[in-house]
Amino acid sequence: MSAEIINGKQIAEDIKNELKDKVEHLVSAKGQPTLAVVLVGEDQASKVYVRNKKLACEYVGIRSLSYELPEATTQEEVLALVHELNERDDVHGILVQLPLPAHIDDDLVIMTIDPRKDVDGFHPINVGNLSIGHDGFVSCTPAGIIELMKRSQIEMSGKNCVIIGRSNIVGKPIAMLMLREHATVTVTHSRTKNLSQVCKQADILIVAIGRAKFVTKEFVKEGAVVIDVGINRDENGKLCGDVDFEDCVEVAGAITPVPKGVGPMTIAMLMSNCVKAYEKK
Ligand SMILES: Nc1nc(=O)c2c([nH]1)NC[C@@H]1CN(c3ccc(C(=O)N[C@@H](CCC(=O)O)C(=O)O)cc3)C=[N+]21
Ligand SMILES: [Mg+2]
Repeated sequence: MSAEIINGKQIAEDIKNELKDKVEHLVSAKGQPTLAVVLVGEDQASKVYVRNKKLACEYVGIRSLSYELPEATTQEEVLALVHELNERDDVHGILVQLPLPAHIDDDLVIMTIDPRKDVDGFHPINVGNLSIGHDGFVSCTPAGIIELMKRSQIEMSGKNCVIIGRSNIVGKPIAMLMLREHATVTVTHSRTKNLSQVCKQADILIVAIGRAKFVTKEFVKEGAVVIDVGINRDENGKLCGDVDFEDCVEVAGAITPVPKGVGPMTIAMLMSNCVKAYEKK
């Protein structure tokens, strides 16, 4: 039997259409919602992501202000820009594209963003609110994964969820969100013993390690839900995930593809966070 392929692209479209409707109704009273996007340097992948974010903004009815700064921009200049955007009443969300160049401290920049404008959900205040179950901004990729499962009628309560990867932007926050959904959560990483055996216990397997096609069918229980957060290039330069899709699609019950899986959901949730920041103002 072959797995259901979860169409993240379509679900992201649905979410953006809902947000577009919502913005149309809100906008006359409060002026246009606005996201400031800050990109430092020449990273090609970052430029593509930033372009996609701006296109999504345009679609939903969010104004985007773009700050594309040269590689040589100093940390002080970036911090000064963030302060200026924090102060501006007509800016509701601030996104500083990561990674920043090596001479700039990512954490310091993130901590400088007003938590009320932190639509990435990376500020320690928002991370803290997530871990104690208070309202706040949840980082977009983990939020997108939960939304993807909810809209695909995937039951999370009481399920065994295994996560591969413990990063601050995916592994740790998705663990918190899965707990909130009443799953039993195991977070694995590079020092985990018998990784494939641990993964094989999972009803829901979430993979975020950044290694192309690392997860093969030996990791996957028959009928399990497999969520692939990876974005890599394979030996032919083609976009691929952390999961060997062709191998795992035969054993999984449901699986997300790359592209058109989790990636588009990240952007949809960014739009959702921007609308939320705007509504709260
Ligand atoms: N401050 C910050 N916030 C982020 O949210 C952030 C970031 N920095 N740095 C980089 C990562 C990566 N990320 C993606 C967003 C969309 C797709 C996406 O739309 N992917 C498409 C394919 C895109 C393509 O063709 O390359 C898909 O999977 O179908 C992927 C990855 C956001 N990130
Ligand atoms: Mg850095």
